[in-house]
Amino acid sequence: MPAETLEELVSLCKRRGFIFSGSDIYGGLQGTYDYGPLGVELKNNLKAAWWKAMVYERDDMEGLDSSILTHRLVLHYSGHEATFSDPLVDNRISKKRYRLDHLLKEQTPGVLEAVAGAMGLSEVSLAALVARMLAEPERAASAMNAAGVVDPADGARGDWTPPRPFNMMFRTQIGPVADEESFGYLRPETAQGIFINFKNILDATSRRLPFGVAQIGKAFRNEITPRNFIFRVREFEQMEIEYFVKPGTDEEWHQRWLEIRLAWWEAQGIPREQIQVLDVPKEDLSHYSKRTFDLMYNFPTLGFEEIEGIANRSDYDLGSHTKGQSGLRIQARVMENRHSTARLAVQDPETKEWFVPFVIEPSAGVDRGVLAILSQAYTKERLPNGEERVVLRLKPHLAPIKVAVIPLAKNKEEITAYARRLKAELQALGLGRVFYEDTGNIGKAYRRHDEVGTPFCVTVDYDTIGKSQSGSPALKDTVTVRDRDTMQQERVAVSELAAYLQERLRF
Ligand SMILES: Nc1ncnc2c1ncn2[C@@H]1O[C@H](COP(=O)(O)OP(=O)(O)OP(=O)(O)O)[C@@H](O)[C@H]1O
Repeated sequence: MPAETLEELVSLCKRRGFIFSGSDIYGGLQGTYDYGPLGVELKNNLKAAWWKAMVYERDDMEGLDSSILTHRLVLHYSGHEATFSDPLVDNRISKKRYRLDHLLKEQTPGVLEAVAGAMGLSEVSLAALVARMLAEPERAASAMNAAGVVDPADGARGDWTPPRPFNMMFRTQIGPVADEESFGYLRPETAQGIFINFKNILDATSRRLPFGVAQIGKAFRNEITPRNFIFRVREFEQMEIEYFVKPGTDEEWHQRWLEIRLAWWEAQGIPREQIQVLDVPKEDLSHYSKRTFDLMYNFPTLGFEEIEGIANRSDYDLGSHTKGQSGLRIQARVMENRHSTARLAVQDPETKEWFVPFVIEPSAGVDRGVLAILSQAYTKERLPNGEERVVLRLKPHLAPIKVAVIPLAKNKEEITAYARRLKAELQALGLGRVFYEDTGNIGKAYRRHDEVGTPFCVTVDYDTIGKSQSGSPALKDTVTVRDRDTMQQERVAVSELAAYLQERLRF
C-alpha cells in the first residue's frame, strides 16, 4: 500500500538523506529543495530510465541540452512575456498572498457560489470564474469581500485586493551593465530551447518527420505559493519531448504518446489505476495548446494532481519563432515575428511546399515523478514477530543503492577485507551504487536498507572465509543474499554473484 500522508514521506526523505529544504541553515529559501546522497541517485536513475526509453530505445529521437539563460525575444515570441502568469490576490489583513484559483478552491461551496453569483456566473467553473475576475478586478474584490472569502492561513474572513496577473518568469540581468536592455530570463520550460534549435538539429541530422527531440533540464517559475514539498517549487526539472509531425497526423500521434507515456510510468512502478487522464477543458488550456491530456497521480494527502502534461501544441511554437511567417500557412494564431533569422519549416517531399510541423509535447516533471515514485513505493508492513517494517518497494533500476555489502563482524580483519574486495568487484560491474555497510548490527543494517529501497544485501560471514565452527567447508567463498521484498536469504557462490545480481538488476 502506498504512503498514506505526505508527512511520512517528508520525514523519511529528510531522515535518510533523500531531500532537504534549500538554504536550510539560513532559514530556508521557499520553493527550493536540495537532493541529498540518496535523492540524487534516485533522481538520476529516473532521468536515465526516461532517456533510455525515450531516446536510446527509439529510432525517431535526438537529444539536446540547451541553455537555461534565455534571450528575451525567445520568451517574447513564445508568448510567455504576455501570458505566462498566474492570478494573484492579497489579503490586506494578514498580508498573505495567494494564487486566486488555489484560494477559491479552499472555500466552501456556498462561498464559491456567492462569488460566482456576484460575478454574474451561474455555474462555478473555476477557470471561467478566474478569467471573469481578472477581467473585472474591482468587481472581483467586492465579490470576494461580500461573500466572505476566508484566508486559509487563519480561517478568518479576508480583506481582498483586486486580483491581478503575476508573471512567473525569473528575469535576470545578463552581463556587467545593468541597463533596461541587458536582461534575459531563466527558462520557465525546457521546450523553447528545442524549438529555437529546430533548424540546427534538422541540418545536423537530416531527420524527416515524424521525429522528436528530448531534453532533461532545469526550469524556473516564480510560483506565488510554492507548497506541498517538492510538488510545487520554484526551481525544478523537466523531462520534455517535442515530437514533430505532419499537420493532420497530430491527433493520432497525441493518442499514441498518451499510451507510450502511461506505459513508461507503469514501468517505473506507477500502476495505471493510480493515474487519471484528464482531458483538459478548453477554457483551462495553455495559450499554445490545441488539446492537452494531464496525467494525474493519486498523491497521498493531495489527491489526484498532475505529474505530466501531454499537449498538442499545433504549429504554434515553430510558427511563432520562424522567419517568413506569411508564406507558411501557419494555422495557430501567432504574433508577427520581426527578429528571427531561421526558417523553422520543412518541405513536403511530394508537393515541394514548405510547411510548419505540428508538435506533440509529453512534458513530465522530474521532481513530481520522484514524489510519485516514493509515494507509491513506500510500504509499512507488520512482520510475523509483531514488529513493523518500512520498506521502499522501488523498482530495482530506480533504487539509490543497488547492493549493500555487509561484513558480519566489523572487527574481524579477514571478513572486512573480503567484504571490501567484494564491494569493489561488484562496483566495477556498472550496476549503480554498491554500498559498503558496516555501521551497525546486521538486523539494523537490513532495516536501514529496506527503508531506502536497496534491493539486495550481501553478507560476508565466517562461512565465507572458511572459518565457521559449525558450518561446512563447502560454504567457503559463498555469501548470503537477502531480498528486500521477500526478506528471503539465499546462499550464493561468490563466483556466481555477479551474474546473479546482473540478472536481477537488469532493466
Ligand atoms: N512549480 C512546479 N514544481 C514542480 N514541477 C512542476 C512545476 N510546474 C510544472 N512542473 C512540472 O512540469 C510539468 C509540465 O509543466 P506544465 O507547464 O504542463 O505544468 P502546469 O500545468 O503549469 O502545472 P500546474 O498546473 O500544476 O502549475 C508538470 O506536469 C509538472 O510535472
